[in-house]
Amino acid sequence: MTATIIDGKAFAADVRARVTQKVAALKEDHGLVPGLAVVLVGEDPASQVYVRNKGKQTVECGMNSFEHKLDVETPEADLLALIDKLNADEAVHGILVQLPLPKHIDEAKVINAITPAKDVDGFHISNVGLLATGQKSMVPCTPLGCLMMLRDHHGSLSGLNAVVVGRSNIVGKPMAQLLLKDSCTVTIAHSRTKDLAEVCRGADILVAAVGRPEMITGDMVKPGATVIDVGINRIPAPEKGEGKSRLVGDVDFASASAVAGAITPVPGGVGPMTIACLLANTLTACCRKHGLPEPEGLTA
Ligand SMILES: Nc1nc2c(c(=O)[nH]1)N[C@@H](CN(C=O)c1ccc(C(=O)N[C@@H](CCC(=O)O)C(=O)O)cc1)CN2
Repeated sequence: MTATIIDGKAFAADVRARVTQKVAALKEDHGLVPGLAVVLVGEDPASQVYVRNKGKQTVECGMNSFEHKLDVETPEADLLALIDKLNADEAVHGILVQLPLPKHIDEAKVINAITPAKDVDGFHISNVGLLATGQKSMVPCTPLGCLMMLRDHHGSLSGLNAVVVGRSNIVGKPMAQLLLKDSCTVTIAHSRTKDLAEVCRGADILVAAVGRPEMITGDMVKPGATVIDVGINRIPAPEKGEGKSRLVGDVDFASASAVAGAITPVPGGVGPMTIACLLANTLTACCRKHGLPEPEGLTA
């Protein structure tokens, strides 16, 4: 069997086009322009690239982008003061603090300082609780992107066995909640799971979010299953030259794609959907703030 490749790059372009269309209509019909504030503390090279892309894509969709770049030594109190200011700013509908933060800053404290309605990352404890109880919330971008691709591929997810490998607060747990909400039978597996391969082989939908390069191999995949690879791991690639690296997921693509029915690649799978869903969440936050209908097909 050769798996269908789920093209996250193309899917993300389609999401951005739909966001752009809705943003134009918001402006035309209501004189509203959604605004996204992104806060970066420090100079982590990967974070700088992600923040630059977020700003660029926000503007391309017709929304306002507000970038705040802070020195790596910024005291926690200064960051909290900036968040207070953004919470009160009427032009800002979404606030995102790029992670990871420097060690001296308490991540949870910062995330929970964001007004829940502006928490377009869906990481605030209120949004976590709302999602866990099946209520309307802001939904974390990466799991939302996975859900959109799964719904598109399968139509209904009802009754399917889903295994999520990984229990992080930003991917594994919210992913499991979203699949449960769509009536999957959900198992969360992790590093201590007994006979992980056997558990994975029971999955119609297998989501790999462990952060270990190429850990999920073809023998762990049920024939015909849909495999969603959330991993982004940079590993040495001496074949490309000394000191060179390449990007791989948590799934061994070669062996898994020979067994799966459908699979997301890395790069070009889940990654691009993360930023597309951030734009969708910013639009949703703006619509909710103004009591307007939510953009169809762009929320959970
Ligand atoms: N506040 C947040 N911080 C972080 C999040 C997040 O959702 N909110 N997620 C990640 C980083 N991230 C967005 O911030 C992100 C990661 C990867 C991609 C992406 O498009 N990846 C490409 C490959 C890129 C490359 O070549 O390195 C792909 O998979 O095709 C987008 C966004 C951590 N921090």
